[in-house]
Amino acid sequence: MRLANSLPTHVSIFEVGARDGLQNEKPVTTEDKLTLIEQLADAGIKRIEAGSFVSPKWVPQMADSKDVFTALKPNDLQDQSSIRKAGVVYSALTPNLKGLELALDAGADEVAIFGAASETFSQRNINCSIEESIARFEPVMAMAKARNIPVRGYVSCVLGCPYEGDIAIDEVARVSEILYKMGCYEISLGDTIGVGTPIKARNMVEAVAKLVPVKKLALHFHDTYGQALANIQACLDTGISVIDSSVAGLGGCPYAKGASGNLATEDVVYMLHGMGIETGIDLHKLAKAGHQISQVLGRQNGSKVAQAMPLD
Ligand SMILES: CC(C)(COP(=O)([O-])OP(=O)([O-])OC[C@H]1O[C@@H](n2cnc3c(N)ncnc32)[C@H](O)[C@@H]1OP(=O)([O-])[O-])[C@@H](O)C(=O)NCCC(=O)NCCSC(=O)C[C@@](C)(O)CC(=O)[O-]
Repeated sequence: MRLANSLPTHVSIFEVGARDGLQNEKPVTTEDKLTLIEQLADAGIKRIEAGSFVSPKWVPQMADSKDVFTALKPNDLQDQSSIRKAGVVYSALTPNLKGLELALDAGADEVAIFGAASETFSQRNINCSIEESIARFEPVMAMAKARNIPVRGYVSCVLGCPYEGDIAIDEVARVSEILYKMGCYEISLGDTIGVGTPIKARNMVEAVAKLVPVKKLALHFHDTYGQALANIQACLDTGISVIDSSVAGLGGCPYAKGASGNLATEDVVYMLHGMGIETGIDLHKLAKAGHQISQVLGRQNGSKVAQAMPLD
């Protein structure tokens, strides 16, 4: 696969704050989640991960995902209560067939399966080996295909694992290729604990891009070590044009000790706009959404840009 070697003119932000973010914060009300999701859509974000259909015993913060998606269902003539915004895709995380069935019932537009390039992380996160997870994903893919539901694929620990340390790039590429060949329309490469550095990040993307078209890849970098923006910048001219991020830098991962939030959406949007790369996002509205949810959580806003920006 030949890499692009020029910067994209547009980057699509895949906002994960309401899922990856809030899954690792103290629980908030469904109403607060819906306010956040509405504000993110109003700020111009077109792809919003709104919840996750996993075991409520494992991740209680996502236990109300059914209610969240119900409020996002398209309006019908009787019911005008939906907060759905036209043109926005609302997606859900689904680890297995049960998760998919729940997500479909609740009306998710698309779903994501999530695997890992680390055996130990796979066990701790979804209670099975990498190979077992792939077997679990097969029926999920089959049912999603039958129902015309797009499936995204995550690969965790692409630049390091909280339990195993360094992870072989070949393993990252192998798992990514399997998920892609199973039918995932996009593979999101997760630096779950934010340990990556720019050259490593780029080498990893180049290795994966030999097996999965680079246009089908997304970057999902946590900012634990403050490297996420630098890592993204190092990968931007490979042809990648999708970046996952979390408003106000919310969250982390409950099965990755020390993982801070994803890169703050405000920070990456500010950087991209400054580089002349469009996102379609109103930074001012986005920062307001981030401030509001940070206030609800009683935590400091994790976006440096939002902290620096004057807001009325
Ligand atoms: C995958 C399982 C369910 C396996 O968990 P398990 O215990 O092996 O599953 P099981 O099939 O034996 O079922 C055990 C119980 O869970 C229930 N169950 C089973 N499936 C579901 C479901 N879908 N929804 C709701 N309930 C479910 C099932 O009904 C049963 O209930 P019980 O009989 O005990 O009352 C569990 O390990 C789990 O839920 N893990 C969640 C892990 C998680 O959400 N992690 C965070 C997201 S991943 C992430 O953040 C990384 C990412 C994506 O952002 C990228 C990156 O940054 O790297």
